[in-house]
Amino acid sequence: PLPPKFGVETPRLAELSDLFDSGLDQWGVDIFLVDELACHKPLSAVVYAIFEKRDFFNKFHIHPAVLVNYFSQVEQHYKQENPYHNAIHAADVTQSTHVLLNAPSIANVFTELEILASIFACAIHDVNHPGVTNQFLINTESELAIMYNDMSVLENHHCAVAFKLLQEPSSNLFASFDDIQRRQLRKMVIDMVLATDMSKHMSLLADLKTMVETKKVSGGCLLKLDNYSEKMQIMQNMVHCADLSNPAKPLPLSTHWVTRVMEEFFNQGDREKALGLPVSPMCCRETANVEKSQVSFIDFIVHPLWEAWTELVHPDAEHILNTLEQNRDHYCELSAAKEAESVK
Ligand SMILES: COc1ccc(-c2ccn(CCC(=O)N3C[C@@H](C)O[C@H](C)C3)n2)cc1OC1CCCC1
Ligand SMILES: [Mg+2]
Ligand SMILES: [Zn+2]
Repeated sequence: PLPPKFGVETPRLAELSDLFDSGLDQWGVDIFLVDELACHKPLSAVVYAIFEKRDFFNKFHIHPAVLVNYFSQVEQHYKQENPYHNAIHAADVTQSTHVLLNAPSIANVFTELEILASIFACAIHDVNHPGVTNQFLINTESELAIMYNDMSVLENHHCAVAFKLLQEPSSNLFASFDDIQRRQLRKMVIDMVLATDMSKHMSLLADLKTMVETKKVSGGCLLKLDNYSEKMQIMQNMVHCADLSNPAKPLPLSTHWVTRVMEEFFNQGDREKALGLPVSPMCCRETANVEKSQVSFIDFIVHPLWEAWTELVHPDAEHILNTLEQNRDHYCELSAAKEAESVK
């Protein structure tokens, strides 16, 4: 028997269907509206819709009921109480990567298995996130930090939880895969999820810039990437771009994410204060300068990354970079206005 459409029981199925028809392939679809229409199962809905759009059910012999079983488990393991690191963020990163994969200039670069691995990695990349940073887990000598010896603690945990949930027979998405395919997919997913740790950012970006340089030299066409490590670098940067795409989305979405990430940071700051720990940067609700932090985050991290990605897939991501630059100017003006206000 087929599960409900998009794997969610919702009285607003027609509206959800219409939103996906017009918005699933669009940069800037209202993912918060998806969350509403899908009765707060945005991840199951988005993954189901992408699997259908990319014909993955047939290509990989996956039964819709098995997809629904697995991703409703995954969705339940995203903590709804997290203002930021919840299933809406996972749905957002997954849908964003789905759009990035459609860029014409990388149309024939990835195999179907690599595309499946990228979508899957995004969907599970923050599963069971506790709503605090790696540094907090390390500073409090948490069970997770002990388990993973302070190395990419969260990212290792997300991977382990996702693959453990796969072992449930009724959720075994990749049952029809042979051992080689299953091992390849597992390695690609681990490589991508571990690359979402901010501590990998600088080396990822350096690799991307090198690839853009060599692409320029080779007369502008993206090399038929033959070795695994070059292809994986692009896939890791693509997922990392999607994970850092909030400031590059239409302003109402971007500001909504800022509110949520600051709420999560302030909750952590409250806990650090209560524990007598030094409060992490940007985590003190009394002193944090929200707009200034966004401007710095964009100037030092997000813009350099998206500038490199935009060059790699030129001209397919120009509108994304433009939106990022407009949003940056908006936060800058807000920050200056606040500054002026405070000195009156
Ligand atoms: C909407 O704003 C943001 C959205 C996303 C991020 C961001 C940075 C790195 N990532 C990738 C995952 C990661 O490593 N972390 C660890 C830590 C930096 O907290 C992040 C939340 C997750 N994501 C940062 C954002 O703003 C900055 C944080 C407060 C003001 C400036
Ligand atoms: Mg993460
Ligand atoms: Zn994330």
